Amino acid sequence: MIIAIDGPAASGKGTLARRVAEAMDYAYLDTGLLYRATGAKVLAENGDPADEAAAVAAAENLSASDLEGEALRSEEVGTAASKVAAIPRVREVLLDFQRTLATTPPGGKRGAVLDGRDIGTVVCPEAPIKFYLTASVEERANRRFKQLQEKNPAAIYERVLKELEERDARDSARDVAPLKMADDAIHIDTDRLNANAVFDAVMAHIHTHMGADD
Ligand SMILES: Nc1ncnc2c1ncn2[C@@H]1O[C@H](COP(=O)(O)OP(=O)(O)O)[C@@H](O)[C@H]1O
Ligand SMILES: Nc1ccn([C@@H]2O[C@H](COP(=O)(O)OP(=O)(O)O)[C@@H](O)[C@H]2O)c(=O)n1
Repeated sequence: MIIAIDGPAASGKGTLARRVAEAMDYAYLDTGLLYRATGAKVLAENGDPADEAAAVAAAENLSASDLEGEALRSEEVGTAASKVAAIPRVREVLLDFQRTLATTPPGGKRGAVLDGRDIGTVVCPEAPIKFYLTASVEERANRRFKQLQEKNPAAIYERVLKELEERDARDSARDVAPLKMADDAIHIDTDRLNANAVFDAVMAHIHTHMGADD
């Protein structure tokens, strides 16, 4: 069983996906981390994340240790991630790993939860359960700002808002696997729902779906 969770930056995908995976005892993959690690690797080598050769080499040489560390969570790395993510060959390189984890989850788990931008449309179009989370850009910037402020009191709301707007625009406008709701996804507007309410709504959908399958 594959559960796909997509949506724009800071819409609450990771928070939800982690909880759903735990509740279902499924594997969890934060696919954004693959793009963030690729972007961070290019930056670490003083390269340009928009440079195809540098980005592809970084994606091809990712190792497990590249996926660790709080530094990956910065907005600077988020911006680099969305630049490497617009390069078709980079997406191709990262696709196999995502599909393999989804279809043969590690640890003998019976299913997997993946979150990202194109899980329901490209990585796992066959997933029987798909969610698409949204919230206004101001609400998302507020969430991300609070998150960043916990680690860096000097974070600036206006800057976070601008970076999210630019990233949304880049992710939606790219030719390959743009941020887009799958036709068969369930849309959840989280503007006025806290994380618990989103989780409850999603679990109710999952139980209804799985009940229907029995
Ligand atoms: N429904 C919600 N309402 C308010 N805050 C939320 C909600 N869902 C998640 N958050 C908070 O918003 C921030 C961004 O959530 P996260 O799961 O990292 O988003 P994404 O994975 O989409 O970037 C986190 O600090 C998280 O605790
Ligand atoms: N499946 C995915 C996941 C992330 N990405 C890219 O990677 C960037 C970082 O993704 P993320 O999920 O970590 O970002 P946040 O939503 O956590 O801010 C996004 O802005 C996208 O450009 C993608 O293209 N496809």
